[in-house]
Amino acid sequence: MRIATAEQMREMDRVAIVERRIPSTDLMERAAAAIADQVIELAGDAPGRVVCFCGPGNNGGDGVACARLLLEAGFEVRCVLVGAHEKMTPDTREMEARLAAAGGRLEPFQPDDPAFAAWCLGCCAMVDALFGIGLNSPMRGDSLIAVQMMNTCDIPVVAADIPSGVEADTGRVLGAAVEAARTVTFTLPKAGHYVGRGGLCTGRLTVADIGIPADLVDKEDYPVQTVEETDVLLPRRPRDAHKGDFGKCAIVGGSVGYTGAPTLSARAAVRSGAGLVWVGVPAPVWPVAAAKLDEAMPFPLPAGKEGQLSLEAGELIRHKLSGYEVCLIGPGLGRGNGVASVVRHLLGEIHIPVILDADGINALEGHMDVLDGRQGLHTVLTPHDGEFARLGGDLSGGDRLGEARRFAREHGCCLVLKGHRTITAFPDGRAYINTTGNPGMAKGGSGDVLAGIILALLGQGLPARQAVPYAVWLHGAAGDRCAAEVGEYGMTPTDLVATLPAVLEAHVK
Ligand SMILES: NC(=O)C1=CN([C@@H]2O[C@H](COP(=O)(O)OP(=O)(O)OC[C@H]3O[C@@H](n4cnc5c(N)ncnc54)[C@H](O)[C@@H]3O)[C@@H](O)[C@H]2O)[C@H](O)CC1
Ligand SMILES: [K+]
Repeated sequence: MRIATAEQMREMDRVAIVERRIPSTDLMERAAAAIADQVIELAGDAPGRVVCFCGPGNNGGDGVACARLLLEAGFEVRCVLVGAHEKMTPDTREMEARLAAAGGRLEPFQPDDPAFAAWCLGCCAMVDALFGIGLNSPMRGDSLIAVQMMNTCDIPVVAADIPSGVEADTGRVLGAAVEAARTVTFTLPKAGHYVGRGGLCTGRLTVADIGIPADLVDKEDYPVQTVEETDVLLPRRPRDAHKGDFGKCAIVGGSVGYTGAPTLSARAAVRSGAGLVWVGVPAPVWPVAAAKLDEAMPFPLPAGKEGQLSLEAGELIRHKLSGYEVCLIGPGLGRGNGVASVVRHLLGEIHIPVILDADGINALEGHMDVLDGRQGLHTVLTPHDGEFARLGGDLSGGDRLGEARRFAREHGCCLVLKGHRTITAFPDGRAYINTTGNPGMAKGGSGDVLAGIILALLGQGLPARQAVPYAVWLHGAAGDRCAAEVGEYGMTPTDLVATLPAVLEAHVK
């Protein structure tokens, strides 16, 4: 799904209202109706009690209009203004007048009134209409108190447009944020609904059409999008195909004590349809890899006494890779200086697409010129936050999406910033926000499986712009299937691999 920025939403609003003459209050009424629908659904079979916390801006206007709709639907409603009455926008004032005409009242928020707090505890739902896409600084004062009330009453909150406190374009929390059970946004979702802490505050997201003309929506450019179930389409295999048609994939990984990583990557690649998978591992662990792998082809490489690749391995690997189409470097490699030198040597010498994971990424620390030297060649990095920081990624500002896109652009690589709502960013600024996965995947080996899936899809000829976001989505979907079958505590990366065939098959077009 396309992701709109706050600025794009404001511009679409403006054109719709000024040029297409759509009354802004009509947009607000439709927004309010979509919010009210969620409250009515939460209330179940009988209208209950609802409190609407409204700011002075148009987000608040959505809330005031929603209060009126709920009043008309038989709910017991209190609608409180959190902020200065004189700061109310014209549309919000109009909604206040309509509320009054319907017998309701917009009353000032009195945070110290115990009777109000007690009244709220009897609500079946609360509406958060403090701030929407206009929030531009950390909340303070009564707004903060209202947020704390909504977050501590253990009553489901429906957020208007975006949970108040979440910055629409980044998902950062400015001061504090409402933890919504549901969020109703308008026209298109925003990044803040998915990434950063915003992704944890949004709850179930509904995207409501409030009447912005489709041509205004379509004419915008949306460099960021989510990856949804319907986006992931894998080509059906030609009936006359042979194994050479499905990728000659290579993996360089493993070290003494880390034989599971390359094995999991290899198994995941095979289970994701790769035709041929070669696995180069240090000689001391080759017997282990050979015992664990059947379809993949383990190969012993020169190793040092510590059981990691030695410098001699570089030339041998380079020679071996001459017949291969894509290479994964890193799973279980270890972090010795020697092995890091081998990785950097390979990155300078081989010109096929490379996926760098785990210790393959760590080998770049202090040597970003090696990555930059591969501009134009497909290089995919799959770091978690710690590995990303070692490469100079700065997540301290809380803007994961912006930082991932910056890094990909600056270094000319595809960056997969793993975590909740994994982000896949490309050098041209385009980025994909994943929508699958769960904390059951937060286990050693899970990243090795993802790297193997990416390897296999690239090896099968999918363009990187599909192969990488699809692999991330499929990896998370397999994880969700495992969580449903065995639970988040007990599921393992090996379960992920076993689940891949069913998940992939469901997406063959
Ligand atoms: N097409 C649509 O998407 C529609 C959206 N609607 C709603 O309108 C809001 C945006 O309204 P806006 O008045 O621009 O901003 P907010 O209501 O989000 O914020 C109010 C106002 O508050 C000021 N402000 C910002 N940060 C702070 C702060 N920390 N403390 C105090 N005040 C702050 C700032 O000046 C803002 O302008 C959108 O989210 C939708 O809910 C329309 O109702 C329908 C069409
Ligand atoms: K809100």
